[in-house]
Amino acid sequence: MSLDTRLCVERSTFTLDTSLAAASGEVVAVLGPNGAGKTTALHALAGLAPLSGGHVRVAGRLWEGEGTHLPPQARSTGLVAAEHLLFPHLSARDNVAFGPRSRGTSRAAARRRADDELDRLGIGDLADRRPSALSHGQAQRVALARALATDPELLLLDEPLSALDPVSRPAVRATLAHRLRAFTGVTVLVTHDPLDALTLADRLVFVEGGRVVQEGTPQEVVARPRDRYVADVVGLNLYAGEATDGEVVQTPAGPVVTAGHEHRGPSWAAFSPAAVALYLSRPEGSPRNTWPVTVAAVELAGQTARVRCTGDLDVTAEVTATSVASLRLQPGLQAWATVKASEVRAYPA
Ligand SMILES: Nc1ncnc2c1ncn2[C@@H]1O[C@H](COP(=O)(O)OP(=O)(O)OP(=O)(O)O)[C@@H](O)[C@H]1O
Repeated sequence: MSLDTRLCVERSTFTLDTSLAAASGEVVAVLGPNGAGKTTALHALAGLAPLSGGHVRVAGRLWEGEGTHLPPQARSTGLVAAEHLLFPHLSARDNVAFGPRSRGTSRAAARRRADDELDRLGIGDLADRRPSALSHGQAQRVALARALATDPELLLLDEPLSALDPVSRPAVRATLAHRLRAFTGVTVLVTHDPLDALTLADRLVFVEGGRVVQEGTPQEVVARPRDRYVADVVGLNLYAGEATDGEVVQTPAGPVVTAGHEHRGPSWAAFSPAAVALYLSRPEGSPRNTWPVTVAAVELAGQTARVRCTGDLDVTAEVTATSVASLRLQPGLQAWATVKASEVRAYPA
């Protein structure tokens, strides 16, 4: 049930050219900024956006390319969008049974399958309810059950959790993770949420301007981001530069970033916001990575705060709420950011 595809789609002002591949049972998360082409890629897989080039091959069968174009209804896909789009006049059970029914399954068998799928998603007791009597999280589980009830070869999830409130979102995410582990088809998940991607996906594919800018396992991407957007998603400071003098990465803007190990040539240098310390005056016996910055924004989340600083080198720091109070961190404040060289990872670009 593998996926092998190159998706070329021409829009008036936008071109998508993205390859995606996955083995049976794998979940591929597609991430990228607004307008990157994520939904276009999903629509191309579903047959809703015709390809101008490339191909879609699923389980060894050509769905599109080389003169073939299977229409959406001839493709074995299940699609779940942010809004559930359930039939309002049907019960949860009949919504889910609709798929198998429309593929010729008998009414009784389709209903049994629906009950089974609703059970697996933890809402078997809600089978008789109509969508208007379901919470958003429950309705989204029904939408997932409906997509899965036809045993699709390709499950397409377009921001499936984005419309959920912060309380139901983790619960539905956990149910989805559990259900996907038993799903033998390929899942393509479009999401903006790094937590969705890191907890649900086997592979991450980052798209920008219609092209893949980085892909790999979550572990690979988190360890070595190679793009500013990717670094933002995984919460790291990232700089491109040239490692000229062993440990030193020279950035185009001027400042150097010193890493704890030797490396030469075009490089990335990355460090965690938690490794950054902020001071109001230049610290004594400064670490080699010490840069003057101006605080641009402070976002408090519980006991910690992310402090975005600008300067010749833009730096994001993660400090305790106590530090925010004691340093009186606020936009416009001049400060010094320091990072130990041993906290910086440098790797070839
Ligand atoms: N039917 C269309 N006709 C012309 N241009 C389109 C069409 N659909 C999308 N686009 C353009 O293609 C580009 C990619 O859009 P797409 O919806 O795939 O991005 P996305 O990555 O899903 O973005 P978002 O995260 O905002 O949903 C955008 O510039 C968009 O304006």
